[in-house]
Amino acid sequence: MAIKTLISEEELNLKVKELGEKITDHYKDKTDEIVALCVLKGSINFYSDLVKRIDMNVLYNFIQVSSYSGTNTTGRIKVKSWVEESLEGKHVIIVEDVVDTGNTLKYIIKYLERQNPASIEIASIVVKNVHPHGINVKFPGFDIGDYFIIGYGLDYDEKYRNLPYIGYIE
Ligand SMILES: O=P(O)(O)OC[C@H]1O[C@H](OP(=O)(O)OP(=O)(O)O)[C@H](O)[C@@H]1O
Ligand SMILES: Nc1nc2[nH]cnc2c(=O)[nH]1
Repeated sequence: MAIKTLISEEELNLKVKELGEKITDHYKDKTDEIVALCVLKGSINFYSDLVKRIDMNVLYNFIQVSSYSGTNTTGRIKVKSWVEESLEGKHVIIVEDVVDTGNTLKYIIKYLERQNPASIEIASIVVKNVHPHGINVKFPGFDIGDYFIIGYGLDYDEKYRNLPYIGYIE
């Protein structure tokens, strides 16, 4: 089984820096503090790199949801942990590793909205071609085709998350 590189570590570093600058620009006239919501497990690496590139107060928050088995979505979102602090009046940015069918984000947004945040935006290091459910990824990293990707937090049956680049299995 060969792993091919799709996005190198250098490309990831450059993009994360660029996204951090765009996010800082977007919020700087609106607020001096945002909540960055890490969607575990896949977003851990992107999250940890991105927050260091945002030049304002960033409050950390984490949720864990999952729906994939192997390379396929089960279509059912399992919530393993959810936000405990109040998000009322906060500017929330959801940090994702990949938007694919959009099911995960649709679910997360629906429940976050009930907590009355001031705004909800999305940053995702990878976005696949299709954008169902009308989800608008305001801060997209790389737009890729129909690959099942691994590395930089992304797994195949829980393996390969610690690769420093994004690849696919040939
Ligand atoms: O747009 P979608 O089709 O919903 O896919 C995107 C979601 O799938 C992956 O999570 P996964 O369920 O594999 O859990 P994990 O992050 O713990 O690996 C990924 O981290 C996203 O959260
Ligand atoms: N690891 C991984 N998880 C996903 N979840 C949705 N799409 C993907 C993908 O391409 N790779």
